[in-house]
Amino acid sequence: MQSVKIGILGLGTVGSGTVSVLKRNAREIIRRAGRDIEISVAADKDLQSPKNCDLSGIKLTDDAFSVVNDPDIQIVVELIGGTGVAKELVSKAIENGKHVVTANKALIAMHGNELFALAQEKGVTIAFEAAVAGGIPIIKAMREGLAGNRIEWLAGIINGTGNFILTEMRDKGRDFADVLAEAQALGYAEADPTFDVEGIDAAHKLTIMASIAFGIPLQFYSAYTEGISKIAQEDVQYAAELGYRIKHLGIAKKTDRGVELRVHPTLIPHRRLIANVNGVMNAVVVKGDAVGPTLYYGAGAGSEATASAVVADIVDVVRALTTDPENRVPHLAFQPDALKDTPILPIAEVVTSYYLRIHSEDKPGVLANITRILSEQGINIESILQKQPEEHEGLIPIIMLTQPVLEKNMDEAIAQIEALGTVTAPVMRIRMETLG
Ligand SMILES: NC(=O)c1ccc[n+]([C@@H]2O[C@H](COP(=O)([O-])OP(=O)(O)OC[C@H]3O[C@@H](n4cnc5c(N)ncnc54)[C@H](O)[C@@H]3O)[C@@H](O)[C@H]2O)c1
Ligand SMILES: N[C@@H](CCO)C(=O)O
Ligand code: NA
Repeated sequence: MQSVKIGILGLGTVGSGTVSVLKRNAREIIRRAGRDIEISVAADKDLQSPKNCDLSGIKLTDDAFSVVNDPDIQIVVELIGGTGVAKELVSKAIENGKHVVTANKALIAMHGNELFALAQEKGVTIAFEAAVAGGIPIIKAMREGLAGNRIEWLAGIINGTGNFILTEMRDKGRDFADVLAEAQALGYAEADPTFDVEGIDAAHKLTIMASIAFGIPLQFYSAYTEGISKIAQEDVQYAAELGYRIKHLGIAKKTDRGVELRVHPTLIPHRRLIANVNGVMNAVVVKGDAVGPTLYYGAGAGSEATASAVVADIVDVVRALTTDPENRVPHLAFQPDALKDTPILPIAEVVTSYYLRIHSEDKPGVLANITRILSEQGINIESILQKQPEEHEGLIPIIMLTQPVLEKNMDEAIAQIEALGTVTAPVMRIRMETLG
């Protein structure tokens, strides 16, 4: 039995986990793949610092281009990250007729359309299960397991770092910066952690899932992206009093007017399973017309959890080595010539319910003014929570939940509320979803 030779680029958190899993589970993996998988070479630009895996028997180099140009290598595993050198390496590997496995969501979300076209032209595969929700096999589940459905919407907690921070803040009252530092030490965070806390990483993953769900090209720049950095401890508490949890969600929904593609903090009823997904765990709900709602749960980041998805992709590609390119599962689930360029709805055109927190001076008529403005914009109030003035230095926090409304009407209402002389701080708004 001839072995398949692979080259790994990047021996950081995911790269070292991949080496460890491939070595430890080699016997099981051969039984599944039908071929021995040999890590022939691994590249890292920093070979001086210690690596978290056993590298015996693997040729090492600091020149990743030597790997993508090596005629013996059949599969290149890109675990460097980013859209600079990683893009050059992946493009070169494809041009050289090599299959690629990557965990790089930024690369796929931003350059996937051109990379998949190039891969199709060269008859090779790009596998990217680890790019979305870490170890959860969500790409495979949607692309293959749900192929009989019209997918209506999906919503997910798809950034482990962000969910870890929100959970620690809520459960232990810990400080944002302190928890972020721990997530970095645990290897969960991106090289630039603002990608995690400002929702960019989640938007990369959502972009990829939306394409696979709806058969549309990757449109990262049309996604609405909002992070978790503005969520205050008091919002977490008020949400809980009203029976909700605040989670950072990526939401993609097909509507008659276009596709919604949005990442933002979201109030969800506390009884929903996804409201109870904590720490670094991720979860994605996918609603298909035939199957109904389905839920996928597991570790969204971390060394071996992510390696689990990388290794599964390697096994898939090894099996695909002997199939004709046209018989392989398409990169984005739909045949490339069947992708539809459905428009992404601007966030102003999205309809959702809202949580509003308004800090106001305690004067007569305040509530009447606020409700008048809301009603003029056609916004119905579902419930109101009014706290005692002494809790907030004479200011009353007014908490409201609204019925569904067009975002641009809410923008107008908030602008008018903030212009009231009695309202002393920007209005906090958090969108709500029932996910039912
Ligand atoms: N950490 C996670 O939990 C996780 C989960 C899913 C996906 N990812 C993705 O996996 C990829 C890798 O993430 P990571 O957390 O392992 O990062 P990391 O920073 O731990 O590892 C990256 C490695 O690449 C090496 N490197 C950088 N530039 C190089 C170059 N030009 N040539 C060779 N080596 C180079 C670095 O020295 C480092 O060892 C990223 O795309 C990331 O988004 C990470
Ligand atoms: N930084 C990412 C890694 C997994 O994609 C996260 O925290 O979810
Ligand atoms: Na995955």
